[in-house]
Amino acid sequence: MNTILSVQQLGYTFPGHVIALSGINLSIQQGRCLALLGPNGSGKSTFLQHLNGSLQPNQGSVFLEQEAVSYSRQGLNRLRSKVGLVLQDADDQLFAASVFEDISFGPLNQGLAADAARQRVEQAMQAMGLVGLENRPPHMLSGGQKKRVAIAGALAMAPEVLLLDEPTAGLDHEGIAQLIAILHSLMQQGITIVFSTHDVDLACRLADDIALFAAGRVIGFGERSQILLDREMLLAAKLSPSLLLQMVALAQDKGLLAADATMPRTDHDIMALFSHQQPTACQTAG
Ligand SMILES: Nc1ncnc2c1ncn2[C@@H]1O[C@H](COP(=O)(O)OP(=O)(O)OP(=O)(O)O)[C@@H](O)[C@H]1O
Repeated sequence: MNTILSVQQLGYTFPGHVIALSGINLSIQQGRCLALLGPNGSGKSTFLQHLNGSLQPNQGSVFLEQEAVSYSRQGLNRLRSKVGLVLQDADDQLFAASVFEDISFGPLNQGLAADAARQRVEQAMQAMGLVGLENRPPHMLSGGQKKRVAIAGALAMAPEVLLLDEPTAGLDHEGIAQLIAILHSLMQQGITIVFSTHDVDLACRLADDIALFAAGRVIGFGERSQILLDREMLLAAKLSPSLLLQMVALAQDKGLLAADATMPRTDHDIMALFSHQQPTACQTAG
């Protein structure tokens, strides 16, 4: 597997001596989905902003494909042509008079000809279920629609890595389900995804890998179930363990489920997991 982005000994202190990040080492693998999981104020947004050069580290370095990021205009253009960031609050990102213009801004700014830019915008609008809203002013959309326009704006730049800061913030149940489906489809197209969240269940549903953030540090990194089943580590990060994963692990311990059963990700996985369950000694004896 190839490392597309990495950081070494990354540290960042905001003016006023607020230490937001310290001593972070992390590699992001191409084509995988990484959750930055941690409580409020643990440094997730600050970290994401370093990955597309919106912030420059006070300490350590960020690498794109093994090469240290240059903070010159040219270096930042190279980074941002490959790494798109979707902010937590779509209102901080949308500014044009219409949805179409807003999504067009990135590709036109990249220097694409009008026809090529239009094609990218149409594809991004299609992928995000926005067809029909081209002429609407972004500030007249619902929160969920604004979020999808913001993601379409990043997608229209054809990024290799999509960074999403708290992507489900402010979305209702249906909005979250739609977003999860869209992100799964982007993952199937090979786009690397990094998202921040404090929602253990969302990390379980979306991520391949998890970096656990606490007080500006990464206190755990690994494959999804490895981190989500580590109760002590989650509590150290002030997060509640996932009840579902704990139940599956307990069922495995008690021999009610096969030891190699895959940790469920979707409702369908949960049904499949338990419908293949063999009757236990207890059930057959009854
Ligand atoms: N512009 C800023 N100026 C000063 N301190 C800041 C600024 N932005 C964030 N911080 C501080 O940096 C630390 C990390 O904040 P950050 O927003 O990265 O955390 P987070 O994990 O994304 O939190 P949340 O889940 O609440 O969005 C916090 O102590 C926060 O108060």
